[in-house]
Amino acid sequence: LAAMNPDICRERENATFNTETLTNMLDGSAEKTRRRREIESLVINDPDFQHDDPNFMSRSERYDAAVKKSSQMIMKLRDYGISDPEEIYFYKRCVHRGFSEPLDLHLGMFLTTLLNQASPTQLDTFFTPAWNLEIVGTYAQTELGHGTHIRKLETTATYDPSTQEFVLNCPTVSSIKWWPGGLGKTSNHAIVLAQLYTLGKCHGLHAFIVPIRCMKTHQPLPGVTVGDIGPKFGFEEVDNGYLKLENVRIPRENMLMKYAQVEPDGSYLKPPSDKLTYGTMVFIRAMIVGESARALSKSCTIAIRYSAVRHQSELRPGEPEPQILDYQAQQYKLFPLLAAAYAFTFVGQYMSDTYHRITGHINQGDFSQLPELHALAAGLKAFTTWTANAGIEVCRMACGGHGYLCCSGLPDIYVTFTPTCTYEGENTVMMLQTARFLVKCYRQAREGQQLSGTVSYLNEQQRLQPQPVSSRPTVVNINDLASLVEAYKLRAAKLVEVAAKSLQGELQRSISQEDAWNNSSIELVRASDAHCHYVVVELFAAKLSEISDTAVHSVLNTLALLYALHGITLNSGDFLQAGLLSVPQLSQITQRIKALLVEIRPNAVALVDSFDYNDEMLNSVLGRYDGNVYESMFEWAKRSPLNRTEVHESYYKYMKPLRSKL
Ligand SMILES: CCCCCCCC/C=C\CCCCCCCCCCCCCCCC(=O)SCCNC(=O)CCNC(=O)[C@H](O)C(C)(C)COP(=O)(O)OP(=O)(O)OC[C@H]1O[C@@H](n2cnc3c(N)ncnc32)[C@H](O)[C@@H]1OP(=O)(O)O
Ligand SMILES: Cc1cc2nc3c(=O)[nH]c(=O)nc-3n(C[C@H](O)[C@H](O)[C@H](O)COP(=O)(O)OP(=O)(O)OC[C@H]3O[C@@H](n4cnc5c(N)ncnc54)[C@H](O)[C@@H]3O)c2cc1C
Repeated sequence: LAAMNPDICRERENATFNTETLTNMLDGSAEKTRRRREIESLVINDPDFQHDDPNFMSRSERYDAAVKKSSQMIMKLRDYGISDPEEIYFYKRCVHRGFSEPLDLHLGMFLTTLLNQASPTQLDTFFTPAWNLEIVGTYAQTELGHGTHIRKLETTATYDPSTQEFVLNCPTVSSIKWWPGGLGKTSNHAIVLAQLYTLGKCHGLHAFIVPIRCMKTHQPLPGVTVGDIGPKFGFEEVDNGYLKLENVRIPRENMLMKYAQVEPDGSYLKPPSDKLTYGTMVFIRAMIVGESARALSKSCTIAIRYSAVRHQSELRPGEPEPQILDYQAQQYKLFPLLAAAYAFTFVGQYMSDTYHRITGHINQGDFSQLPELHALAAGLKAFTTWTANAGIEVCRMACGGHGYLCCSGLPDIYVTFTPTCTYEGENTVMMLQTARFLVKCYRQAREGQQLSGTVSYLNEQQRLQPQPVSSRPTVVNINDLASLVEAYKLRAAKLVEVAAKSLQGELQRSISQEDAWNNSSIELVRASDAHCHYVVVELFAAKLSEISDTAVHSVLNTLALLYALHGITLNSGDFLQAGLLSVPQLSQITQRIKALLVEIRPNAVALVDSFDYNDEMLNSVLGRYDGNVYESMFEWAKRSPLNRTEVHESYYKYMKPLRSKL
């Protein structure tokens, strides 16, 4: 065993808090940490899950290996009796080392849609076979022509009362289903979102369970054209697919009928809310917030550990080259991202709790909080994925040239994560959904209605009107988190008002509601961004009040201050324009941020250690726990397929003959 790198040892010795205490807090409790580690070690010590390096495999080999692992995973989950969704998720993440995999859509969207939208009879019919993987399904909504504007999807499901069947068709090229994960080769069923026609009338989008491949031979069924859409930027393990349906008949019982129903005679019963069909998307958006935290915390772990062992350049003449983590500029790149990773971890937990709480109410027939849930999930999904996406790239570049190597782990994290900005609702579109809710709330508050939840600050519109700086004492105390939360709240209130007034101004020019909306999109997206930023800062601050360990409290308080102050510098125009800050305060903030970087520096490695990614999960030579970066990078390079022979065959085929001709 190689000795631990001395730099990284020293970092750990210098930490001011106990990493295990913080890990337990992040997991929820010591028992939860124990159980997560137990599940992870089941995978790590399982010879069936020892894998070849995917960087040295073709796409087909990667898909093959992923299907093999997924199949073994299902057997083993059964053997170990793991059925809690959160535990399945731990196990799955570990088996696939953070990569997306062919069964993601089955586990994440097919099963979830069944659970939330199937009637009790349909659950009896479909859930157990799906749970046992006889039915392998995907979620087929997006078409070549439309991903965002789903009301315009063109696939049709027309009810035929004479046979009590639906007839499914993709009537145009643009109506071909395109993108669903696991659709190309893996699935034998799809939940297809299609326009429902019955008795000559269209009732909009509904979900249908459509068998697409024979359960015995796995051949496509008659009327079904299905395949893989080809190589992508990442997602190599996933067979994102296309699907064209031509007069495919399914029984009436295959329309998901928990809410909307079609009677045998073709009469249609409306659902209590037509947005319930969109419920699975809300679930995944809520989950993605936690994924943002994971992708960013992994990237920070790699970049910060590497920065602790990497020495470069000269800080003071004649002295040894410093650890690159000692450069203020390096700290300024990485520590705000570390703070964001912590913030998003707490926001992810909140989003998951909120989703489960409100869906509990929905299941009891109370739909009143659905709009807020939708707005929160859409906005926070966009806000956190945008930050994490940009942050992963900052971490990669902070590792210099070695960050560009696949063995750094950072390219894989990036290509796997970046589509979260697009899928499950393109981010700008999601921000505009949140803005729609905010503007509505703003108007309600102005009409005197009392708002609750995350928008309750809009109740206080008069009090929240920011005053010119000269006419009142300074609003922000830059050393006080509560005061910073208040400033973010005021900024959000201001930007929601700016957006609402922009709309109002446009409407006064007698243009249509839709054009007014389009002409105000910039203000609307900024309002959502400010609202989400406020929610994140508020949740981070609220989390601190739950922490009893003083050492952990102190270090997280420093991170929360850094997160809030750094966000102000990035958006200083808003804070200045709203009269929430003075120009002299801006330079005080810069000084305060510098002091916070110094405070965080001795704890930086311990703070990433607390995320508790074991080396197998991190899969990064730069982020190794023992810091032995160069040795393992050299070993990895030697395994490159180009190095299998001392002289590559291309030399004999092209170079040598060329030489004799010249
Ligand atoms: C034994 C125990 C068993 C347990 C088993 C459990 C099963 C789980 C097991 C294990 C778990 C293991 C976990 C595995 C995890 C796997 C990982 C999963 C990875 C998933 C990877 C995902 C890949 C990506 C998939 C996709 O991308 S799917 C496609 C997504 N597509 C979109 O998101 C489309 C985006 N577009 C839209 O959402 C909408 O069209 C729009 C843009 C919102 C439309 O807006 P518009 O206003 O034009 O439309 P309208 O439809 O007219 O809306 C008007 C009003 O409705 C409101 N609205 C809109 N959307 C919603 C919504 N979703 N909810 C509520 N309300 C909504 C809107 O705000 C308007 O309101 P109004 O009041 O203002 O009128
Ligand atoms: C890796 C991956 C996996 C996927 N998996 C699935 C899956 O399993 N199942 C599935 O059904 N789909 C899946 N999708 C599809 C995905 O959900 C869509 O790509 C996504 O919803 C965005 O839609 P779009 O591609 O039509 O983008 P578009 O809507 O065409 O977006 C293009 C641009 O137009 C802008 N734009 C569009 N509408 C508006 C508007 N109203 N206002 C302002 N700007 C606008 C957007 O902001 C964006 O900049 C997947 C996609 C990817 C990349």
